[in-house]
Amino acid sequence: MTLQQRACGLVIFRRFQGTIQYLLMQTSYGEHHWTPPKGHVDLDESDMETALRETQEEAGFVSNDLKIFEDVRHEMSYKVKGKPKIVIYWLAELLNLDKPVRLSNEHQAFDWLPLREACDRAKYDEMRKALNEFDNYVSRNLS
Ligand SMILES: Nc1ncnc2c1ncn2[C@@H]1O[C@H](COP(=O)(O)OP(=O)(O)OP(=O)(O)OP(=O)(O)OC[C@H]2O[C@@H](n3cnc4c(N)ncnc43)[C@H](O)[C@@H]2O)[C@@H](O)[C@H]1O
Repeated sequence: MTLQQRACGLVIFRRFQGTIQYLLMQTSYGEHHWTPPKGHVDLDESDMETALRETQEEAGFVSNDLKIFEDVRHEMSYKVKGKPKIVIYWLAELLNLDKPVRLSNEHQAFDWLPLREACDRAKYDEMRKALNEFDNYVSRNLS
């Protein structure tokens, strides 16, 4: 049986000077790819607990800094070294705009980017699809 990896995270946006910007962070290892905060689900941890823990560890935001849209969720799957991986993201808004991003040693850079630039940076089709879906929700319901 092939064990499936499972990771969870938050696609975080902020309202900045009349625009919507998404947080992406660049890994300090491997291909140095850009992703929202996310990581592997630990034993005895719910998916949402993982998303919050990873967001705190990787970006420094706690749940009080954010509004989390628990009904707005995107699940994607891809293969890593031949093994299937599922990643679940929820949409979240940064409410505490004074709170700076605090990176861990897993990332070397971060950026707040409007949709088009975030899609260019994210590189993978599935991530672009997720960003577009979340952005549609923001445009329709939150702008
Ligand atoms: N190469 C490496 N060298 C040293 N340490 C490493 C390492 N890879 C992982 N680690 C260690 O693993 C830990 C990460 O653990 P966690 O922080 O818990 O987990 P993660 O974000 O899910 O890990 P990862 O970065 O591997 O996942 P992703 O799916 O984005 O990325 C996995 C692969 O999938 C690709 N990928 C990402 N998103 C994709 C998508 N949407 N579609 C297709 N491929 C995608 C990425 O380019 C990447 O190649 C770190 O502590 C780090 O030290």
